[in-house]
Amino acid sequence: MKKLLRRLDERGVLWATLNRPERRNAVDYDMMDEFEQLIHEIKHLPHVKALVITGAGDAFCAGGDLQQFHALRTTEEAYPMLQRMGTVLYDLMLLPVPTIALLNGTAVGGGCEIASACDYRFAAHTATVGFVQGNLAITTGWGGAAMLLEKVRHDEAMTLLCSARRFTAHDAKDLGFIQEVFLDDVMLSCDKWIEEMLIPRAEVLRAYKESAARRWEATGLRERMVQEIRQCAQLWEGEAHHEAVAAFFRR
Ligand SMILES: CC[C@H](C(=O)O)C(=O)SCCNC(=O)CCNC(=O)[C@H](O)C(C)(C)COP(=O)(O)OP(=O)(O)OC[C@H]1O[C@@H](n2cnc3c(N)ncnc32)[C@H](O)[C@@H]1OP(=O)(O)O
Repeated sequence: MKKLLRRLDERGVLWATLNRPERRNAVDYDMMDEFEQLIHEIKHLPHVKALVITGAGDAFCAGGDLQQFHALRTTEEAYPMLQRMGTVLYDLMLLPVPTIALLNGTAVGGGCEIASACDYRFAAHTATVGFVQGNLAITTGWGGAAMLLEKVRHDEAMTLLCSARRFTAHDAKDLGFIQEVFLDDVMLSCDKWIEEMLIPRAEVLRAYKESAARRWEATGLRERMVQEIRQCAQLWEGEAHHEAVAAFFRR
């Protein structure tokens, strides 16, 4: 079954839904495959004017699949997985269309990294967000800190990362991470926002996004993400990390 559902609407907006609700939409290797396919398709479909990523069920995304990735014990074993999803998120960040992370519910860990790769983050008022990796004795492992530092003020990024806390949607908006908090149905609210705010034709929107991409390419974002991923891979093999993950599954 598809783990990343997608629907292209009549305006050229592509709606992608993370579809592992029984695992709070945790990202596994299959979902990485589907993310890679989605990004490749959008790069080659000139009529796509925007991408919205949201989650099925109660959560947006619980980050990496702790069960599947718990088998990775050493730096050498963890690095390829981290680097693979880091490349997906770099390509998502530079995708030549406006991107929206529509946080229908909880976004934690790598889920916040996916959201950071998007141009906008909109949230249900009931959603919570948290860069909780610190509670697992690791840092962001998919380049999320480097991307976050491109999107919010330095002190706000440090609060989000170093607290390893979950924040309400309103608090995350005060921190500049969330741009819109929706009180009503998030899909309808997001659709209305797109109708009002993404009026220009696809080629105009793509041209503006390519300006942003050129800046990130020129300032070495990719290398900063690779260094961050290497750092996470080092921490990954520590006993503190493996014990924290084991404790999660004992809870
Ligand atoms: C790989 C590195 C990556 C990175 O940073 O680069 C990361 O993302 S590290 C992983 C960070 N993520 C977490 O630590 C989140 C762990 N999950 C939770 O804190 C909660 O599940 C939460 C807040 C997302 C949702 O809580 P809720 O009470 O609504 O649900 P449950 O906890 O009962 O979970 C339901 C069901 O889903 C399974 N689950 C949840 N998160 C994950 C996950 N990340 N990987 C695998 N499976 C996950 C959970 O075990 C439950 O399954 P069940 O069989 O029913 O026990």
